[in-house]
Amino acid sequence: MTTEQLTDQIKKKQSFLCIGLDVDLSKIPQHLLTEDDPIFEFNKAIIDATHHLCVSYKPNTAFYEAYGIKGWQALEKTINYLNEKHPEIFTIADAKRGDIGNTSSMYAKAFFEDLVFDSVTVAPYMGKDSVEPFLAFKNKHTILLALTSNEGAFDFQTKLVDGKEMYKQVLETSKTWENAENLMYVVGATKAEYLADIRQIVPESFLLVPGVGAQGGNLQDVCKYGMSKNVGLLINSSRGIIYASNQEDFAEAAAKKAQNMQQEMAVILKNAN
Ligand SMILES: O=c1ccn([C@@H]2O[C@H](COP(=O)(O)O)[C@@H](O)[C@H]2O)c(=O)[nH]1
Repeated sequence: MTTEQLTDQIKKKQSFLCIGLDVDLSKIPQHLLTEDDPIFEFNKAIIDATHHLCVSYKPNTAFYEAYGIKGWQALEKTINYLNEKHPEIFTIADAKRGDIGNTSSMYAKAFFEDLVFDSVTVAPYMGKDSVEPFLAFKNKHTILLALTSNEGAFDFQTKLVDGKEMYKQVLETSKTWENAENLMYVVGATKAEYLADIRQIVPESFLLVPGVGAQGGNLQDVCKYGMSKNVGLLINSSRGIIYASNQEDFAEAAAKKAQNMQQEMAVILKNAN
């Protein structure tokens, strides 16, 4: 999917919501555990109930890898379901990969060719040759960790390197890499006060913003400082939506939460015009 197509979807749905599919078997409704593939059945019900309210889904691969081969199969079924039923949805494999070049090429094939995601999250720590193999894929997007939502972000990302914070070095340097137009960046909602500075460096890039809800980030603050001319934001919420209820009504409860966020986003978009 191109960024233009993603922007069109945002305008059409009046939503820049990304729902995180972080499935934890201890948190899903117990009646699903009797199904052959409870993870997929949970995701399918959530997708069926919420797809009209969001523009993106983000399974974090940790929640699938933790269940071994069955977890990986559930991830494959989920991405296939999304691509077949909702090709207009932007899909994100939150895998935080990145390694020496030939290994990164294999990660890129795994997430762009085998599983057919639109994008994958990548850690920038190993530098240009670890990221460029992902960027080489046309109409696929590499979402580079810039300033993450957790407290540990202050351990390295805000430290000065050659007189400049490391996250700024990541933004500035990555812009010079081959196929940099395929880059997006992760910025935590808990770091909203940094967004104005970030927009100076990457005025138009899409930012994936996790950390609203459960982690304490605020949608209004993120939009105030982080919205670009073309919106340029994907706001992620995982637990706050998918675990709204652990009873039979879980999908409707998730839809209600997603609808509340979509309605807030529609007002923000209206006021921005
Ligand atoms: O900086 C980051 C990068 C990734 N994440 C991931 O996003 C979701 C957030 O889940 P919530 O339940 O809405 O808190 C999860 O998959 C994280 O691993 C992040 O939170 N911060």
